[in-house]
Amino acid sequence: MKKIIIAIDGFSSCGKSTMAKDLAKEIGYIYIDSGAMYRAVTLYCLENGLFNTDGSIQEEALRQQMRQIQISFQLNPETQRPMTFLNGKNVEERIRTMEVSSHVSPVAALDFVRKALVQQQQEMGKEKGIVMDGRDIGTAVFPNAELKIFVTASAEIRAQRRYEELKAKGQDASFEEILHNVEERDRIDQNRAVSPLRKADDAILLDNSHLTIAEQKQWLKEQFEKAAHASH
Ligand SMILES: Nc1ncnc2c1ncn2[C@@H]1O[C@H](COP(=O)(O)OP(=O)(O)O)[C@@H](O)[C@H]1O
Ligand SMILES: Nc1ccn([C@@H]2O[C@H](COP(=O)(O)OP(=O)(O)O)[C@@H](O)[C@H]2O)c(=O)n1
Repeated sequence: MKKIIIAIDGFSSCGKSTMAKDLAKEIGYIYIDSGAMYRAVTLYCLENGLFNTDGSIQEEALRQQMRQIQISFQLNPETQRPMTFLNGKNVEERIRTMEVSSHVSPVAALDFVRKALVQQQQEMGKEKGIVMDGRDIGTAVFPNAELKIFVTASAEIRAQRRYEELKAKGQDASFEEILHNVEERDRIDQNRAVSPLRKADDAILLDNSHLTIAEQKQWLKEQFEKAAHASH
């Protein structure tokens, strides 16, 4: 069957990557977590002193250094889950910390950062057969994607999911801190000038507040089958 592009966008921590990863594995497509790329650039800024003490970004320095930032993905041979590499180093764990979460949205609002990453994302999707999740995949990266999904859930439910995830990894963050971060990122992501987070007109809306992981996986598989059939 002809391969298609699947774009999954939505609010933070609602389960986009969980469903995108599962579907890609099942149908033999490439999975790309575009958020990991913005997180990797943010980690680079943190490690290279590109944040001022007031939290603002040294934009000119970052602009100069963008070409030095190489991001790639490799499958973990044990878990078959993708791991993110920044300039050859595995940063998968470090990019998921609260420190990165609380700095990423202002970095992702910079036009030159988006331009560089969107170009790489489009290159990755040239052959189709890709599932990509993020904020602007259906609106800016792949506006012609054959299947677009926009996921949402209540902020409290999303924060609770992220809280449990971090707790299981042994990371110390309070529910209130996570809820604040989730709401703050949604606010910045929706209000930025370049490619703000919004549902594409032709995206299918999924509120998964009360769906289990297994139920949403099944729902997505059905959407894929319909879209793949329609594009045949
Ligand atoms: N339907 C669901 N019900 C409960 N927990 C979920 C559901 N979908 C995902 N999760 C969990 O919520 C957390 C956030 O999911 P993730 O896929 O990382 O979200 P996103 O990619 O949207 O930020 C993960 O720990 C994941 O296991
Ligand atoms: N396509 C994308 C993906 C992420 N992002 C930014 O990167 C941040 C982290 O994305 P993510 O998908 O890892 O976030 P979580 O929802 O997984 O916490 C988001 O809050 C956005 O600011 C973006 O601007 N565009």
